[in-house]
Amino acid sequence: MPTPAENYARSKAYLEGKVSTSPQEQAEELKQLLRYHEWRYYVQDDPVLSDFEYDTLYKQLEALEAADPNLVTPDSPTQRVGSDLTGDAASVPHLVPMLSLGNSYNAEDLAEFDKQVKRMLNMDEAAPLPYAVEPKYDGGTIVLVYENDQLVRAATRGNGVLGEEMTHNARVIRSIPLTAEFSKYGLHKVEIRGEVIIRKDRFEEMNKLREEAGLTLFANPRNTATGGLRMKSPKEVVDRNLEAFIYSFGYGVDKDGNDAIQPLETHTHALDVLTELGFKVPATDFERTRTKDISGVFDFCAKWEAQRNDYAYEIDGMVVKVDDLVLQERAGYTSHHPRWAIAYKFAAKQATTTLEDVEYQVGKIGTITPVAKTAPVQLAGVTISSVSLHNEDFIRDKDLRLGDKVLLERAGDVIPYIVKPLADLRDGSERPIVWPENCPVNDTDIPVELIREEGEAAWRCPNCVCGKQDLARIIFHVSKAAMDIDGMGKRYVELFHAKGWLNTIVDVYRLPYDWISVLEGFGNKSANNLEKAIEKAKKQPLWRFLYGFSIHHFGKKATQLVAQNIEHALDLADWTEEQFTNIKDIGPTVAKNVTEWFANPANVQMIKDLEELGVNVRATDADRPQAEVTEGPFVGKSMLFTGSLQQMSRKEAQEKAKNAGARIVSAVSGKLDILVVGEKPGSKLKKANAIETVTVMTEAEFLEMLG
Ligand SMILES: NC(=O)c1ccc[n+]([C@@H]2O[C@H](COP(=O)([O-])OP(=O)(O)OC[C@H]3O[C@@H](n4cnc5c(N)ncnc54)[C@H](O)[C@@H]3O)[C@@H](O)[C@H]2O)c1
Ligand SMILES: [Zn+2]
Repeated sequence: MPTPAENYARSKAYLEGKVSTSPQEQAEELKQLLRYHEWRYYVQDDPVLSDFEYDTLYKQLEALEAADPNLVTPDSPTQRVGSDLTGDAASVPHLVPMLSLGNSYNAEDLAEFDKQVKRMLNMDEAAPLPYAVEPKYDGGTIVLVYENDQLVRAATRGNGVLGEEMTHNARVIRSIPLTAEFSKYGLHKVEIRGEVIIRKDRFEEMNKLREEAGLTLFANPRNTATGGLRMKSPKEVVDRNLEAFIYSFGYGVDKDGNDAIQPLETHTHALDVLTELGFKVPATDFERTRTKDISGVFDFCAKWEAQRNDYAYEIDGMVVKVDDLVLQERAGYTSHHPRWAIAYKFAAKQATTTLEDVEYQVGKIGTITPVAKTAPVQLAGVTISSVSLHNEDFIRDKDLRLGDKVLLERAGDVIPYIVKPLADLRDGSERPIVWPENCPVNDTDIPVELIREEGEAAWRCPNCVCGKQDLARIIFHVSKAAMDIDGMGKRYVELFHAKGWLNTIVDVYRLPYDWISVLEGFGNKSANNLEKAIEKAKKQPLWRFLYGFSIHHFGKKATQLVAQNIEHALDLADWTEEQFTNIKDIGPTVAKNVTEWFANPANVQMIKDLEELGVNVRATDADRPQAEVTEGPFVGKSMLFTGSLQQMSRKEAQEKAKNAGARIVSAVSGKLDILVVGEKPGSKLKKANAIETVTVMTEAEFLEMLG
């Protein structure tokens, strides 16, 4: 028996196309590997490959079998459904086998599926064939049998033919009715199918409670649901807040044993019936749709992929089904999946790879951030090869080692992170990650010992001698958050630094534009634009100027509070710590850090140099607290402008509105009071018209009210 580490390494070798044994040997090995991954996935609930990787191996085996049918054996994973039978519960035969689904990943796959279905149905390729599309819930399958309108049995999918009986657990899931009036539709005995899942927010809440109680945490909503189905005591099932979405009939007969499903005509109608009978079913027009042909399917899938993170439940794709029930039966089944349905899989959110090395980055205040360098891996549509490790504690808490196989996750816009090392895949060659004592990015001969202040997670390089910290600070200085120099980001800073023009913050305001204009990729126009942006930034309010120095803990809020209380930046050179802490909300740490910073003559000189170069160092109107307007026609009203105004710019209009007491908001919602529309208003007007409480007025009416 290969070890877990060997199985993993061989699987990755197949995925990277690095296997060159004979087709026979490959088919044999792929069967063994797929069985191993099915066991980890279904029985252990601890997969080591992403679904995409598993599906890729599966397709490799399918291709080998298609090329040489002699390689097909009855026990091949392509010929049967992956089994989650554990042997812990009694197994019962399903009335109709419960199969898997074929899968697709893009519009071409869907078009190919449509073609194949039509071929099976002897249909013209150009003829429209309607499809039903709905979420592919990522939980555990449940198969319910009702007889005489009573729930009589519930089971898991098992191996597709036999399922594990769990009626007592299903009975306590509130969205599963114990009785349902199937008889109204002539249905005497039915088998219906669904997915047991748990809401993402409930899952988070449960884990929070478990953490407080010192219990081990659930890995993810899917495991929580599948594990919940198998609990010994229904009481524990109740605690898990499980829900069941029902997504189809598997079987249904009338009193005489005749099929009573096909008379329902379409899948869409069948789901409407289940809804009416009190089941929790994907909702029409929201969770599910019916398209007139395959062309609408991809758009609906893509829309759902884009919004999947906002949805209350975990879904790993969509399911596309031929809507006509008669055509479904005509298209038929393989031993593995129906030919009339296909899963459209979303890009995998999790993947595994090897942690090869750790590199370090230094931030603007000297914070050292370790970054894992990994073997490249596909994750949610992009190739990942480096992942932040945050700090030393993160590495220690997760017990990460060099050479470890690690599980990565990337959900939505969230940056990728390491969930855990796969400890059981270790083979002894892994090495510890040794945290550096001296600044690891420093490439000079002078070592700088790292410090870690009490209560802080990060180690810092307190006295940078290599200049890299200065660079991080310049990058922050020009960024949107601080001086907001339009068009100037990390790339320019690094480029100008490499040319020797930019070593300090002061250099930002004395760049050699003539030289920049002849740089590759620049030109007079872009050099000019840069100069304009920098000239404009020179007038930024004082708080931005102070914020742009990256003084430890002297954040946005604190710089704003301090700027309200001074005239000139250098006033702070004479301030005592007490003067700082006299300001409400300014604490002793900020007071200490800022006074120390101003005690350094080099910093005072820097401010003088910047003033010399024309950078604003004085408090501006924007630094003064805004007096609240208590009188005027719009006091207490929230307002929004849309379309192009004719008499004034939008900015002016907003100013006028604010001076008349209004609060400017950015979106149309139930909280909006007044929408002012100019020429060519777009969707905002439409939206506002749909909300009764929003008053819509023209530009002229707005001006009239201002008087
Ligand atoms: N990562 C791994 O190592 C690994 C191992 C084995 C299997 N897998 C994954 O599992 C898949 C095969 O698993 P499977 O056999 O459970 O099939 P599947 O997950 O591809 O599809 C079938 C299942 O989808 C569920 N489903 C959810 N919503 C549905 C809906 N609206 N309509 C119909 N069905 C719905 C059903 O419960 C059904 O059992 C593979 O494609 C692979 O991605 C991964
Ligand atoms: Zn350094």
